[in-house]
Amino acid sequence: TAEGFHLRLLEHVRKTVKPGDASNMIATIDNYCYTVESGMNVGDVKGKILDDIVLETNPTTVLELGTFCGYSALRIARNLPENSRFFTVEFNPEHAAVAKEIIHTAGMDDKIQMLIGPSQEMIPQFKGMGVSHFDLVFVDHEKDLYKPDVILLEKEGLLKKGSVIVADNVVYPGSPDYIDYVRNNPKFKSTNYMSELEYHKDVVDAIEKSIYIG
Ligand SMILES: O=c1[nH]cnc2c(O)cc(-c3ccc(F)cc3)c(Cl)c12
Ligand SMILES: [Mg+2]
Repeated sequence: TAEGFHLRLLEHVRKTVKPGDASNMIATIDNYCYTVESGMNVGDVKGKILDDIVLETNPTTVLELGTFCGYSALRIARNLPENSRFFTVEFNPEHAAVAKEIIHTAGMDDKIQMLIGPSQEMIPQFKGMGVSHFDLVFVDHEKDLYKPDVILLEKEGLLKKGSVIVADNVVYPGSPDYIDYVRNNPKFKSTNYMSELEYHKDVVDAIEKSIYIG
C-alpha cells in the first residue's frame, strides 16, 4: 500500500464528496480505489460480507481495531441501531486525522468514537469507559496483533457468550497464528467467508467470523 495514500484520498474526497451522506462517501472511496489507486480499506466485496454479519448480529456495542481512513467504520456505523455505541481504534495519528475528517464529512461523528493509540493500551480502558462487553469486534489492523488482541479482549472480560469477532485478511496478507488459535479453541465457533482482496479480483482473501461461546 503506497505511502501517502490517505492524504491523496482525502484531497479527492474534499473535491468530490456530497457532505452528510455516508453511502456517498463509501462509494466515493471505492471509486477512487478502483480508478486511481487502491488503499487497504476492506472494500465493497468483503464490505458486503461485513455488512451482512453486522445486520445479522444487530450489535449495540461494537469495537473496530484498525480505523485507517474510516471506510469500514462508516460501513459498520451505517448498519447499527440508534442506541448503539461504536468505538474504533487507530494507532497511526496521520491515518486517524484523515479518518476523523472523513467521518465528520459523512455526518457520522455522533455514531463513531475514535481512540488514537496502540490497541494493547486501548483495550484495557474500555471497562473504565462503561463498556461491559462488545457484541461485535471487527479486527482489521496489524496481522500480528489479531491473536494477542483477541486474547486480551477475553482476559479483560470484554467478550460475552455470543460475541462475534470478524477478522479481515485471514488469507492475504494472512494471520496464520490467529486462524490456528480461533479454529482450535473450543471457546470459539468459526466460519470462513472466502472472498477477494479489496480492489483486486484476481487475489484471494477471506473474512473469518468467530462466535465466542465462552
Ligand atoms: O495492514 C493491513 N491492515 C488491515 N487490512 C489490510 C488489508 O485489508 C490489505 C493490506 C494489503 C496488503 C498487501 C497488498 F498488496 C495490498 C493490501 C494490508 Cl497491508 C492491510
Ligand atoms: Mg484489511
